[in-house]
Amino acid sequence: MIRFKNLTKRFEDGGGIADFSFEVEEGEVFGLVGSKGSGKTTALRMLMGFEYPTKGRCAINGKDCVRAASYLHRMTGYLPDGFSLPAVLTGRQFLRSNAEMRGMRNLENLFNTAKKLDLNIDRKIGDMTSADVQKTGIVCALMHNPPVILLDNPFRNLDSRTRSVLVDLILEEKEKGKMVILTSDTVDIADLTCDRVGLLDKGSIVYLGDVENMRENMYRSYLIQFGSSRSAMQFAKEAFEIKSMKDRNLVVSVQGELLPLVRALANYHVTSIEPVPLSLEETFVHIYGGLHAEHTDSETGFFD
Ligand SMILES: Nc1ncnc2c1ncn2[C@@H]1O[C@H](COP(=O)(O)OP(=O)(O)OP(=O)(O)O)[C@@H](O)[C@H]1O
Repeated sequence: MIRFKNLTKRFEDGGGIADFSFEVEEGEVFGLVGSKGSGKTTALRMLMGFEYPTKGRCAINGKDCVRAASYLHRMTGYLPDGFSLPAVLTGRQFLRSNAEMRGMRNLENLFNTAKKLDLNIDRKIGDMTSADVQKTGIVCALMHNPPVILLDNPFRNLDSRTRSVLVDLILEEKEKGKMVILTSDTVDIADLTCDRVGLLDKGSIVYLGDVENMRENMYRSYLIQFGSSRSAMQFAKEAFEIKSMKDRNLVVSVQGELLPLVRALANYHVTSIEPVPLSLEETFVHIYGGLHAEHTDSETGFFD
C-alpha cells in the first residue's frame, strides 16, 4: 500500500503540497489531477524520496520513502515529467544499461512494451521525436515489472493512438495488482484510466474520490449539429442547458446520465455529435462545488 500521512512540503516560493492523507491499494490506479504548479510532481518526487517532507510522511508497504528510498527504487517504476535522456545512445543501449543496473536478465518485458508502443529502440535518442523519447521513458518505467508505478504526466507528447495503447498498458498493470499513481492536467485522462482521483489546487487536495462518482456528477458538453437551423431552434426549447447556439449547431451541457439527452435527440435529425472538453477550471467548479469531498485539507490554510 502507498500511504500519505499528513504529508506536507513547503518550498521557499510558497509552492509545494499541503497535508496529503490518503492511501493507494494494490490493483488501484490513482490519478493526481491539477493545473501547472499545483504540486503533482512534488507528490511523486516525495514518494521517490527525492524531497524531504516539511511535515508528515509517505510510505510504500510500510517503508518510509525517505529512509528506505534505495530499497523502494528497486520495486518502483518511475516516469519523471519532462526528463531528458542521453542523446548519443540508441533507445536499446539506454534501456539495456538501465536493465543491467537493475540486474535484469530477462528483457522480454522490455521488448514487448516497446513493441506495443510501436517504438523503434534502434534509433538514436537524439534523433527521436518527443513522442518516442516519452515512449522510451515509459518502457524504462515498466520493463522490470515493478509492483509500484509512478507516472508523471505519462500522456505528454503522445498521439491519440499511442494514448489508447498506454491506457491499455496501465489497465493491464492494474489487473496484475500493481499500485499505480499517475498525474495529469486534464480530467479526461484520469477518467479513462483511474479508479480514484485527487484534484489538486495550489498544493491542496480539494476533492478525493471515485472516478465513478466524479463521472456521475460531471458536467459534459456536446456540440450537436442538426439537419437544419429550424431543428436546432426546436431542440433549444427542450429542457436542456444550452451553452451556445449558432445556425444549426448547439452546444448542450448535461450532468451525469446521458440517456435523457440521447432519448430527446432520437426525435431530431442530427448530423453529428462531438464532445467539447471541459477546462480544468470548469471541472473544479462543477465537481468541487457539486460534491462533498471525502477528504479535504484545504481549510488547514497551510499556504495562507
Ligand atoms: N525543487 C523545488 N524547489 C523549489 N520550489 C519547487 C521545487 N519543486 C517544486 N517547487 C514549487 O512547488 C510548486 C509545485 O510544483 P510541481 O512541479 O510539483 O507542480 P506540478 O503540478 O507538477 O506542475 P506541472 O504541471 O507544471 O509539472 C511550484 O510552485 C514550484 O515552483
